[in-house]
This record gives sequence, structure tokens and C-alpha cells, in this order.
Amino acid sequence: MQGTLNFNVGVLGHIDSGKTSLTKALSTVASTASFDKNPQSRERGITLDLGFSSFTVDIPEHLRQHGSYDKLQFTLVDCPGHASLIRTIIGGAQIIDLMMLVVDVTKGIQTQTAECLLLGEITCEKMVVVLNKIDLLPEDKRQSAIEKMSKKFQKTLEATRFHDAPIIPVAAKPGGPEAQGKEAEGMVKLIDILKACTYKPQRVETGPFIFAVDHCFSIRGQGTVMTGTVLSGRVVVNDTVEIPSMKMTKKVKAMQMFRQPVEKAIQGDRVGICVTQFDPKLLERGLVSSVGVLPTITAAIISVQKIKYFKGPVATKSKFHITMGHETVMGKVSFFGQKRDGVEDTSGAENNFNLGEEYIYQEELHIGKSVNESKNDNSEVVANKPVRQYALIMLEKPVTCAPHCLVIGSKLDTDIHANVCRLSFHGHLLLPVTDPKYPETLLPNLKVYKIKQKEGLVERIADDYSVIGKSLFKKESNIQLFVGLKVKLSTGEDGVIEGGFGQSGKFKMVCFKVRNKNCLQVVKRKERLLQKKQVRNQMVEKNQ
Ligand SMILES: Nc1nc2c(ncn2[C@@H]2O[C@H](COP(=O)(O)OP(=O)(O)OP(=O)(O)O)[C@@H](O)[C@H]2O)c(=O)[nH]1
Repeated sequence: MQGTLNFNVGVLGHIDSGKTSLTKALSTVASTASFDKNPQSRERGITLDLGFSSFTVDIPEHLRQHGSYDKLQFTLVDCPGHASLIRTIIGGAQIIDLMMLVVDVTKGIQTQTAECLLLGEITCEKMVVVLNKIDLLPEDKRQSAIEKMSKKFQKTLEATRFHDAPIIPVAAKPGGPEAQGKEAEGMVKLIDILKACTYKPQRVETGPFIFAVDHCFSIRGQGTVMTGTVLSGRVVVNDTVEIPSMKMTKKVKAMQMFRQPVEKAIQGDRVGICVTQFDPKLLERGLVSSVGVLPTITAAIISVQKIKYFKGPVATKSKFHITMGHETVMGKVSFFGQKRDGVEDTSGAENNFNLGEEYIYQEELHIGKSVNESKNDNSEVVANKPVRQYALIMLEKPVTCAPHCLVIGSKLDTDIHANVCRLSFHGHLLLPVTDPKYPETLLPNLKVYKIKQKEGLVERIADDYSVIGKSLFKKESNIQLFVGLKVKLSTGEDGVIEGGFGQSGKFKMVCFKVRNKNCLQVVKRKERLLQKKQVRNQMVEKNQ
């Protein structure tokens, strides 16, 4: 049987770049919430909420091989551009397969252009850059101005993973607000490019049904309709679904996809689900699922990466806005990384986190590099493989979220005119904590250690394998407790404490390199130490 593949395209960009105009120019079907239908949006002339609309084309050749589709439906998610609406933008960005980044060609890259580009890097596979309002460029200089802007943008894209993203000039609404009846320019080319950029997105029917609701309204005599995107699994008419935020289950009475009744919806589909009546005001946004699959969390362990454009420190014990799905709450973060045994986790598998392991506490989050590297101590750098860092987040309000959902940390209280990146870190939920009071169930099992450093002195070399040290412990310390602890000599050798030496807090330390029969190193070290001693003696003599 042939069918329609739904492909979600986010339309993002700086305020007034022309996102809604572009969405209108492309769409043939509008949903209940599209094109700034919200009365306040109309009054203020800006998009306040996510708008959904669609257009359908024949399935491109490269997707035909996947078999069961003959049509490709592009669902356009028109996101607001105003900086204060970033929560809505983040929510929208999480459900898209491709981002159309709309840029006002007369203005170039603006603050929210950069923020949206960053969100694209975090959330989606592909990007198409649309240079809009080309009609505003003087006709005789239009071509060269477009080329100049394209080159500039290309340079920006080179620093991202979208270095081969197409850049398309268009005029979504030539002549601006006053012009009537003028046709949009560049749409045919843009649709061709969008088709070429499609890929077979993950659409599986297995696993729990999870649905991100973005609008909710009631239809008299029929029930309440929740519109949204299926994040995972599938839903069929007559299924029972749960609305965790309302602690309620409901039966699916009917479903529609862009006004067409359907019996089933699967991952990636945009659908309206009609259930028995409830007050739609109680669920404007949120998640709906199969019964019992969504945790409502008070804290969590997440994998985490710092966003390199965020200027300030991302420090343990500070508070950030934490966005999961369409919800944003305040949360306090504590960072940890590198396993205590010194083996750095560069596997790339972020869900390698294991509650049984021992981890090292971090004062702050580092930019995708090892903890040691950032301390500048010449440790070996693991090329291109960021060492995994984790965070424990304590949320100020409980949040219902999807397992393994994307988590974005930001400083949304930053002045929106400050021209700085507000997005601070991102990661995925690894371990939800559902204890409503406090994550007591988790904390005793979480083994995070602080590294403490102390300096002592080498008193003398005992033999080819070991040295005697002092000034590290007090006379009364039980050195037995520190046996096996790592010690680093200022001459570069690593070693471990073997035990106490005598009664005065001195200790014996064994060097690894010596153990490895690297005697030359020891000899050299001995020579160096001797030379140093001689130099010191000379100085002492001089001073006398
Ligand atoms: N001259 C010209 N004006 C345009 C074009 N596209 C959009 N505009 C105008 O730019 C203004 C903003 O357009 P919108 O489509 O509302 O922009 P937006 O990016 O959706 O706005 P927000 O969602 O509020 O950020 C409107 O006055 C449009 O008429 C274009 O191609 N040419």
C-alpha cells in the first residue's frame, strides 16, 4: 500500500525575517494554529506561538526506494522570532527533521539567527538557509549583493556541521506588507532544494507512544482535540492514552492529519487526536503517552556539553533554565565527569553512564575536552572525542518528560538586547529521579569525588624504584589509609604511595616508570636530582 511520508521542517530565524510570509507562500494546507491566527499575534504583528501548515509533493526518487510512500508531506513549523519566545522556539526545534533558517538579506546574521543556527546544530540533521526579501535589494546590484551575503553565510556555516547547507535567495512577500497580489519569488527552486535535502527520517511504530501536544481546543458535541507531533511509537483510534500532567486517561475517539480522518498515526506524524471532553485550558502544551510510560521528574542525571558560544562560566551549584520538550523550569546543576579510576570515557556513547561507577566532581563544565586538558597540565588530549561530562540537575518544579529527551540549559534572564548567546549547555536525560520530595533515592548511590591536591617534598631517592617523601602527612596521620594514592613528581614521573617510612609522617613512594624497567629514566632522574642538589648547594654557598 502506498502512503504519505511526513517530514517536519522548522522555520526559524530572527524576528521579522519573513518566516510567516515564507510559510504562507509555501503552504497549501493550514492547521488550526497557523499563520499567526492568534488574535494577539495579529494585533502585535509578530508570531507568538508555533504555527503548523503543510504542502505535499510527489515522493522524490531517493526516498522511493524506501518503498511504501508515494507522497511526501512537508509539515512547516513556523516558530516565533522574538527573543523572549525562545522557550517556544526550543520546543518547536525539537520536533523537526530539517531547519529552514530564514535571514533578512538586507540585515544578514542577527542575534537570533545565530541562536537558531545553534539550536539547529543541537536538534536537527539538515539545514537550508533562505535569504529572504531579495526584492529590497536594488535591481542592478541584486545579484552581487546576494553572492556577497551567500559567501558570508557560507563562512559562518563552515564552523558548523552544516557546511554544505544550500543557501537560497527568495522574496516570500515581494513589496512587503502593503503589496497585494505579488507572487513570491524563488519558491519552485526552494521546494526542489527541500525535496533534495530530505532523508528517510526515523519512523518506527514500536516502543511506547509519546505525543508532544502543542495546541488544545474543544469541539462542541465531539470532544477535546489535542494537536501535536508523535515523538515515538504509534496510536490507533480506540487506544487509551494518558495525560500525566492531569493524572487522567482518555480514549482516542477520532484522529485527523491536516483535516483528513486517519485510523493510525506513527512517530513523526503531525496529528489531531480527539478524546472525550476535558477543559482544553488545562493542557495547552505537554506530553501524552501510552499509560504509565512517562516519568514526572524532580531531578535527573543528564549527559552534558557546554555550548562554546556561551560566554559565562557554567558552574556547579548555579541555576539555569532547563528546557525539556515544551517545558522550561529552573534547575540547579552539579557537574561531574571522568571516572575516578582515571580512565576517561571517550567512547562517545553518552548513555555509558553507570550509577555504580565513581566519578570526579567538576567546579564547572568544560568545552568538549578532557578535564585534565582544560587544566593545562600537558595531559594527553584525546583528539576530537569529548570526554563525557554529566550533570545532576535538581528541578524547582516537577516536569513530565520523555525518556532520553533532549535537555537544554540556558540563561533566559539575560537582557535580550545584550547580543549574547543565552544557550549554555545541552544533553540528554540519562537517569530520571521521580521522588517527589528530594532525590534521596539517587544521591546515596551517586559516587562523585572531589580531587584534592597536596604538595610535599622528595627527601631522597631510596633505590632505583622508589623515593622517600616528606611534608605530605602529619606525624600522627595513619598513612596506611593513603596507600595506593597517586603521586606526581615535579620531574614528571607518576607513582603511588607504598606506605609510611619511619615515625615522622614520611612515606615511601614507588614510581611506575621504574617498575616498568625503564631504568634509564630513573638514572636520568637521579642525575637531574643530583644536579639540582649541586645547584642548590652552590647557591647556599654563594649566599653564605
Ligand atoms: N519586501 C519584502 N517584505 C517582506 C518579505 N517577506 C516578509 N516581508 C515583510 O516583513 C515583515 C515581517 O514578515 P513576517 O513574515 O511576519 O516575519 P516573521 O519572521 O514571521 O516575524 P516573527 O515571526 O514575528 O519573527 C512583514 O511586514 C512582511 O510583509 C519579502 O520577501 N519582501
